[in-house]
Amino acid sequence: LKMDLGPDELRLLEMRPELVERMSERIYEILDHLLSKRTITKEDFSTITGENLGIRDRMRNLLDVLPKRGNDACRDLLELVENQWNSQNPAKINFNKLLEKHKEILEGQHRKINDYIKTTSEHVDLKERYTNLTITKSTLYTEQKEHEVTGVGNAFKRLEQETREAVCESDEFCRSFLQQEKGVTLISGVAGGGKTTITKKLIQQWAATLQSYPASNKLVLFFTFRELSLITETRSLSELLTSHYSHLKPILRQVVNVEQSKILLILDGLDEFKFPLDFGKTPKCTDPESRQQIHELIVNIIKGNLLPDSSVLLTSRPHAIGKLPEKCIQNFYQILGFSVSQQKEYFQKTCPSKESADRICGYVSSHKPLSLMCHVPAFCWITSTALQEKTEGLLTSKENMATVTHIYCRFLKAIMIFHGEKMGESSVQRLVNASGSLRDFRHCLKDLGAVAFKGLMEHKFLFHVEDLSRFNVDQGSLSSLFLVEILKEDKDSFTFQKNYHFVHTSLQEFFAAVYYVMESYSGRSPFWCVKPPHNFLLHLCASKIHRLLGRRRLVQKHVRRIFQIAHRSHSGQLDLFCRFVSGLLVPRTSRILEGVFIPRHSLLDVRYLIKLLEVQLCCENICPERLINVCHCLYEAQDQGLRDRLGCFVEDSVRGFKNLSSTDWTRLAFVLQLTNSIEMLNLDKCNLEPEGLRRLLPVFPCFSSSKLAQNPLGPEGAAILAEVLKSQDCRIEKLWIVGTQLGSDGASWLSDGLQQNCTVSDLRMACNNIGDEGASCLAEMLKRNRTLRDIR
Ligand SMILES: Nc1ncnc2c1ncn2[C@@H]1O[C@H](COP(=O)(O)OP(=O)(O)OP(=O)(O)O)[C@@H](O)[C@H]1O
Repeated sequence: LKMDLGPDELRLLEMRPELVERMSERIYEILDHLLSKRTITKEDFSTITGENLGIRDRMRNLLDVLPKRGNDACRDLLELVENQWNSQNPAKINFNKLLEKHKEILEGQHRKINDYIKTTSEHVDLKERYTNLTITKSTLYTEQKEHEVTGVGNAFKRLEQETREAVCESDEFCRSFLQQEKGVTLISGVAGGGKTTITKKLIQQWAATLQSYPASNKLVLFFTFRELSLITETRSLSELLTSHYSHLKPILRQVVNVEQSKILLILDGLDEFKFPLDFGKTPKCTDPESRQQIHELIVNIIKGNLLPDSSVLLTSRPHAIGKLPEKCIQNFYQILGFSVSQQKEYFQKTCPSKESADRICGYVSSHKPLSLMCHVPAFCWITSTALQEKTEGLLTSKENMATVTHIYCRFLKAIMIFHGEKMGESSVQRLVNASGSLRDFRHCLKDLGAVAFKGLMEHKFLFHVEDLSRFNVDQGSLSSLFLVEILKEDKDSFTFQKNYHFVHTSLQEFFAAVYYVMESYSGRSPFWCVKPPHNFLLHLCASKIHRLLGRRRLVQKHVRRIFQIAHRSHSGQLDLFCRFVSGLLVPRTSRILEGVFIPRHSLLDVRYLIKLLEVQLCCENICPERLINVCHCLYEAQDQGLRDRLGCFVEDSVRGFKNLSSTDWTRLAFVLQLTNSIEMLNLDKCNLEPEGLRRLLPVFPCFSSSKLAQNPLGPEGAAILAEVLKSQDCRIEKLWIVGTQLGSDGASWLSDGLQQNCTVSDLRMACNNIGDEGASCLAEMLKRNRTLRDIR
C-alpha cells in the first residue's frame, strides 16, 4: 500500500504521531492557512473540526483528509510545519550537541563518591573507590521484621542457595539496565547499602557509552525523591523536566512527546518521599502537558500512564517498597552489599597500604557482629575510618577492641580530633589534646544527639534548619565544627532550601545513644527532647520525684524504659540504638570518648544491665527477632556469660544439643545469625519444644535442610512450622520431622503451611500418628502443592 503513496504522503504518515503531539494546539491556525491556500475546502474544514471533538482528534481528521487531496496537499502542511519549527528554533537544534552538554553536566554532578571525611582527603573520585556490589534479582517483596543490618547478613546466608542467574554484580546490572528498552525497575537496599552509588555508576557508564557510541543516544534524567518532596504546587511532567534541566529545554518537549524510548529516568530514594502514593485513586493522566500534584505525577509515571515507552529506575530502602504495587514493577532487584571478597577489595581501595587493609580485614572477620554489618558499604566506610593507622594513637594500650560500639566510638573520636578545622596542628599535638578537645565538644555532641534521638523516636531522618536550631545546632557550628562530617547538607534544587541528614542512619542511632546515656547520667530525662513538658507544675513534681528516687535508680529506670519501648517495635528500628546504649554503658568502651562522658560509672553497674538483659531473654511475650537483639546487646555489654555459653555451643554442635533452655535457643539463634552459610540444621532428639522453635524463627527459614526428628513439637510446633513454610524467606528443601508428636491437628497445620510453600521437596514425617483426618489434610494439600517430590 505504501508503494502507491507519494513521498510527502509517506512522510506525513510517518510523522503522524509527532504532528498530533506537537501541532494539535495550532490546529485552527493550520486550517486557516490551508483554507487560504485552497488546499482544503470549506466542507473539509467542517468535517475536520466536527462537533465536540478535541484538538488532537481534529488534527487526526486533518491527517486523514490530506492524503485524499494528494501529495501536494500533504506537502503544503509539511512546509508549514517545518517553517514553524524552524522559526521556533532558528539554529536547528542539534540533539546530539545538547546531549553532549547534558552528559558533561550530569557526569560532573555524579563523579564523586560521597566520602564525607575530609580529615584524610576531599571527596574521592568514584573511579578510585567504586567496588562491585552483590545484587540479586528477586520476584518477591519481603516484609521486614529485623533491623536492616541483620537482614543483609541473613540475605547473604541465603545467597548460597540462590540460583546463579539470580545473582549479579552492580557493573553487570548497570550494563543490562542501560540496554533495557522500557519498563519500571526497582532496586531495594538498606541505608548505606549503595543505592545512590549504583545510580552514580550508572550515569558514569552511560556517559562513557555515549562517548564511544553516540548513536545509542539515551537521555538520562536524574531526580531524588528528597527534592521532589519539596514541590507543593501542581506541575506537568514537561514543566518538571524543563525546570530541572533548563539546558535541555529546546529538546525536552519533543523527546517527552515523541521519543520517549530515549528517556532513562532515575528516581532515587523513594523512602524519602513525603507524600502518600495512592495507586488506586489517583486520576489517570497520559498527557505530559497536563498539570497535577507531584505525587499524582509519580503514580502516573510508575503506572506507565506517563512515559510508557521509557525506562524508569526507582531506588528505595526496604521498608518503603510496600508503597508500590507489585504489578507496576517489571524488574525487582535487591542490593545485598559487599560479599567478603568485595569487602577486601574495598578496604584495599581505602587503606594506604596492603598491610593495613589486611589488618582491618582480619579484625572484621574475627568479630562476627562486625562482619555481619560489613556487608553494608557505609559500615565498611565507618570501620575503615575508625581502624586506619593514624587513629591507632587514639587508643590506650589497655583498650580491647571488641564490639560494634567500640568501632563507632573510635570513628567519632577520629573525626572530632582530626577534623580539618585544626589542620594546622600536627597529629601528635592533636592526640595529646584529645580529651580536652572532646570535652570542648561535649555540649554540641549532646545537642546533635538530641536531634538524632528525637528523629529516631519519630522515624524522622531528614532535618530542616528549624529542627536543628531548636537544639542549638546552628549554621555556625555546622560549618565550623566536626559536625560537617556527620550531617550532610542537601540543597534542594527547586527551592534552594537547606536540609540535613546523618551521613548514615547508623550514625544517627549512635548519636542518639550517646545522648541517651549522657542525659541519663546527668539525671535529666532523655525524653524531654521528644515531648517537652507542657505543664510547669507537672514538670516540677516530676523532677522532685526524680530527685527522691536518687541518681542511680533514675539511670536504671531510663535504661529499663528504652528497652521496653524497643521491644514493642515490630520492625526493629531501635535495635541498633539499644546495642549502642548497652555498649556505651560499659566503662571500658565509653572511656574511648573520655571527656565526653564525665565518669559516673558508679551510677550504673554493668552487672545491672546484664541482669536486666538476661531477664528480658526469658520473656515469652517478646518477639524472637527482638530476643536475638537482646543477645546483641549482651555482646555489646561484653557479657562473659554469653561468651562462655557460646563457647559451649561449639562442642554441643558436634555431640548434639542437649537440654537447652528457652533462653539458650535464642542464644543459638544469635550464633546461627552470625555464622556464614550453614546448609544444614541438625536438631534431632534435642528436646526442642514449641517455644524453642519460636525462638529460632528468624534464622530457621535460612537453612536448606532442617532435621527436627524426635522432638516434642506437637500441634503447636507444627503451627510455627507452618508460619516458616509460608514465609517468603523460606529456603527449606528438606524437612525431616519424624516422631514429633504432630497428631491430626499438627498434620492439618503442616498441610496449611505446605499449601503455600514452594521450596520443600523432601518431607519425612513418619511416626506422627496423624490418623485419617491428618492424612486427608495432606491429600488436600497435595492437590495444590507442586514442589514436594518425596513424602514419607
Ligand atoms: N559500590 C561502592 N563502592 C565503594 N563505596 C561504596 C559503594 N557503595 C556505597 N559505598 C559507600 O557507602 C556510602 C553509602 O552509600 P550510598 O549513599 O550509595 O547508600 P544508599 O543506599 O543510597 O544509602 P541511603 O539509603 O542512606 O541513601 C557511600 O557514600 C560510599 O562511601
